Formats: sequence, C-alpha cells, structure tokens
Amino acid sequence: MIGCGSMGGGMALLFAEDGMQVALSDPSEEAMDAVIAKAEQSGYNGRMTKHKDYDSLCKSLSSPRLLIFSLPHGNVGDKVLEGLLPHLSRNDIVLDCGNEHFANTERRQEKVKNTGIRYVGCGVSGGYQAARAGPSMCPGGDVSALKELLPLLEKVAAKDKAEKPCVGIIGKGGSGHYVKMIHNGIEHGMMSAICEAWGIMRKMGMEYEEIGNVFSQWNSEGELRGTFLISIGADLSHKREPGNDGKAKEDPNNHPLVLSEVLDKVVQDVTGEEGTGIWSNTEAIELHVPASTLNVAHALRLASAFRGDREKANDAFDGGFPPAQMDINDKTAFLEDLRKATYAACLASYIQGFNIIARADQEHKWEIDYSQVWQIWRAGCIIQADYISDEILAPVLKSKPSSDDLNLNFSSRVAQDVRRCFPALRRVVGKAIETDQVVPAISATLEYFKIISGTDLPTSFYEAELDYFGSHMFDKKGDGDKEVKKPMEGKHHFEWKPATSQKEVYGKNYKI
Ligand SMILES: NC(=O)C1=CN([C@@H]2O[C@H](COP(=O)(O)OP(=O)(O)OC[C@H]3O[C@@H](n4cnc5c(N)ncnc54)[C@H](OP(=O)(O)O)[C@@H]3O)[C@@H](O)[C@H]2O)C=CC1
Ligand SMILES: O=C(CO)[C@H](O)[C@H](O)COP(=O)(O)O
Repeated sequence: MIGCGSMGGGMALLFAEDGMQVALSDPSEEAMDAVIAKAEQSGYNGRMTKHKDYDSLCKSLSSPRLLIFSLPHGNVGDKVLEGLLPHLSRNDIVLDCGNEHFANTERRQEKVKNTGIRYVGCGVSGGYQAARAGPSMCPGGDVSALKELLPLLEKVAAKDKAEKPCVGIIGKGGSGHYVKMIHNGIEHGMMSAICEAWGIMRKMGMEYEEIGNVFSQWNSEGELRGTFLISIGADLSHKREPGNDGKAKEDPNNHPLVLSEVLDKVVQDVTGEEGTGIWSNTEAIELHVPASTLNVAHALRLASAFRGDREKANDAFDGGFPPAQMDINDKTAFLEDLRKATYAACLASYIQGFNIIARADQEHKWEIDYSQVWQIWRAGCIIQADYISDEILAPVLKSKPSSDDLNLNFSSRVAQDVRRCFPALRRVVGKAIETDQVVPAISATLEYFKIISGTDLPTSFYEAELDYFGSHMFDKKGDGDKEVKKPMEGKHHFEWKPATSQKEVYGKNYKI
C-alpha cells in the first residue's frame, strides 16, 4: 500500500483483516506505525511490514506484485511510478486507488505498456469508513489485470443488500477513474441540493435535530429512501461535542451540537486537495453536455471557499441579501414539496452524470459496462441512492443500454417522476427566491428540466443576435430537414445591418 493516509491506511487494515500480508510505504514513518499499531490492536498480528525504500518494498512482495496507490492526484503518482519501475517486473500490477485524472491514468498506462506492467485506474468511494469496512470500487484498464484482480477486489469491496460485491470491470483505459470522477460530480450536485434543503429548513425555524429527524424520515421511504448523503445528514445532525467530562450529553450548553459550530466553507477544489469537482465540470463543458445542477453546485463550493471575499462583498453590498425567515402556512405540505425538490435535484445530478459518461465513452471507446456501474453504485459509495438505483437505473443499465437509453431524459419512467415532482420544485424555488434562500442547485434543476425538454426556448433571439453581429447563420422554423434536429450550423444568414466604413459610423467628426 503506497500512501497510508486516511484511505490507504483504512484499505491496508481491510486487506489485513481479510488475511492478506500488507507492505506499507509512506514518506511518514508515523503514518505507517499508526496503521501497524491499529493492525496489532485488531489482532492482525504480523500481517504488516513497513518499508522506507522501493527496493525493500518490492523485494518483500511475491510475484506478480500488486502495488496499490492511495496518493494525492497529479505528479505524486508520476514520481512514485518512476521510482518503482526499476524494481518491477513483467505482469506486476499497479492499482491506482486515488482520485486520479483519467488522462494521467491513460498516460501512465501508455508509459508502462511495453514493460508488461499493468496499470489499473480504480476509483474508490465511500470515504475512510468504507476504506476500512469495504468501499465501492471502480476499476478500469487492462482486462487481463482486471480479471486477475477481481477475486481479491470482490472479497474486500462493499456488499449490497443481495451480498453482491460493489466492484466490477468498468471498461478500458482510464474509464474506472472517469466513472469515479463523475461519481464525485453527481455527489457534489446531490450535496448541494441537500445542504440547500437544510438551509431552507433552518429558515423555516427548525432546530438542527428536528431537521435531522426529517432527513431520517426522507431516508426511510419515498424517492430519497436509502440515500447515503441523506442518512449521514440525519446522523450528523444529532452529534454533540463531548464536553469537559468526555461524555456526549443532552445538555446543550456544555455539549453543543457539532454542526452548529461548522463554518460555511468548502475548500478542497481551491486548495487542490481534490480535483474531481473541477474535472467533472470541465468534462461536461468540453463534451457539450448541459449539466447545470453540477455546474452551479461547483460554483457554490467555490464561492463558499473564499470566506474573506464574501465578507468584503457583504460589506460592499451593505449586508448583502441574507435569507429571510420563511413564513410557511402548511409546514407538512411544504416539507413534502422540499423532499420532492431535493429528489428532483438528486435525479438531475444522476442524469447529467450519465450524459457525461456516455458522451466520453463514445469518444474514448472505453466500452463501459453500465451494468457494472450500476452494481458498483449499489452500496458503499457516497452517491448510493436506493430508489434511484432500483426504480430509475436498474431497468436501463442492467441490460446493454443504447446511447439513447443512457440519456435518461428520454425515459418515460424518469419523465413520470420529473412531472410528478415539478410542481413541488417550482413552489419551493418560488418561495425560496421570494425570501432570498440560497438554492443554486435546486433552482438550476428547475431550469434544467425546462431547458432540456423545451421546444420554444428564447434562444431564437440569441441566435438572431449572433447572426446580426457575427454572421453565425441560423435555421428557420419552417426548415423541415433532419439537420435542423442536429447541432449543425444553420443555413441562413440575414443582412440585418450591412457593415459600413468607420467614416460612415462616426460621421463628420471622424478624423484619420
Ligand atoms: N478521503 C476520502 O474520502 C477519499 C479520498 N480518495 C482519494 O484517495 C487518495 C488518498 O486520499 P486520502 O487518504 O484522503 O489522502 P491523505 O492525504 O490522507 O493520504 C495520502 C497519503 O499519501 C502519502 N504520500 C504522499 N506522497 C507520497 C509518496 N511519494 N509515497 C508514498 N506516499 C505518499 C501522504 O503522506 P504525507 O501525508 O506524509 O504527505 C499521505 O499519507 C486521494 O487521491 C483521494 O482523492 C478517494 C475516495 C475517498
Ligand atoms: O472521493 C471522495 C468521495 O467519493 C472523497 O470523499 C473526496 O475527498 C471528497 O472530496 P470532493 O468533495 O472534493 O469530491
């Protein structure tokens, strides 16, 4: 295990728990010692060794060697691979379990291609608790390596309710890391919607623990049932500081709720700690996929990171536009609307994520196995959402989906849910806007469903302006050919205003 941080350390313990010998490598000896100490405490005596150099690490492993990376993304992995290569042999496997950019994965796969060493990009999800207990794993790359790895990965991976492991061969090249990257994009859309719903409930005058109970209810039945991010929201809403006596008690003065002390700042995109939020949105834009729920979720994270800038703007705007208390007549009915609106945003996040994956799959020819994507996201991962998995994804992904099937916006089953939730979504957004609530992902979802299903968009005017100043051409409503349906340049230009000389524009005062 190369990299013994929160994920690598957890996975090292998981492998040891399953009876394997684990060799550790990390620049920090304390990090390795801490993992070994936990292994000893857990009774996995003698199953771990620590190594300060690659020679000793690689000599300690039986052939073919398996080297698991759990490293920060980017050049750390390049340096580690460079250092390891002289010590590796044909058929050895590098299993990169970090959140690496798929292009780096493919570059490394290409680099080792002629050596017979196999580099597999494997997204791992579920956070450090899942790393320890069994994560959802998303490997892609060389099929021979994947087939060799699968029995081991199936042993350690999370298991769904049917006891099936949440791991499978995703596809070729960097597809494993790609699918994990989009998992995180979906995660961000869902997290934004859920925190926005939480913000609304706070402004409805609800206490932290009452909101936790609502999340608990949402998680137990209906469209948000079995949604990991809702379930941890329910749990964390009740957690209290231990207090001086070391015990979590109900006395709110001595034992404040931890959540009540958390500042509104999400920074990992900006610090470079994680890249998946940036990459998934960049991919959406580069592949021409409308993904507004994911895009604005990212923008919220970015704005939130710069607390100091927000404070300055708040001063400049003389207090800004703080959300007002919400006066809701029928609380039960409004909470039901909010639940449906939150679900709509989670569903939109999934739809947008699949649209990005499908487009990338076509472009890179990865031959992604979508039934495996479905299985991998059944449990152990952050975006686990049982209703979406059972009701929406299963019918599409379990049998070989066509590219049209993968666009969930063409599905009558999805349409049924969107139509059912749309009035609630509209009411929530309307009320939230009236009272200045922060609802970027929820409101973008309302717009998203209007835009992607709209056949009378105001972009007629946009297109006319583009043609006016840029001669960008346009299609006409009467044009009945197939090309009209495709994203192809229009056939018409109108001379809205002929180009004239500088003299004609600036008149008498014009001087050379
Ligand atoms: N945290 C999470 O919830 C999840 C994280 N991931 C991904 O997993 C990877 C690891 O994440 P996480 O465990 O949270 O991060 P950590 O920072 O906790 O762990 C990374 C570890 O890599 C070590 N490291 C740095 N350089 C080297 C090197 N040259 N050789 C060996 N080890 C090195 C670090 O050591 P040192 O600290 O001494 O620099 C650190 O112990 C990342 O790619 C992350 O994106 C994936 C899913 C979930
Ligand atoms: O990959 C993950 C989950 O799937 C990690 O938890 C990741 O660290 C979360 O960070 P970010 O919000 O930037 O994706």
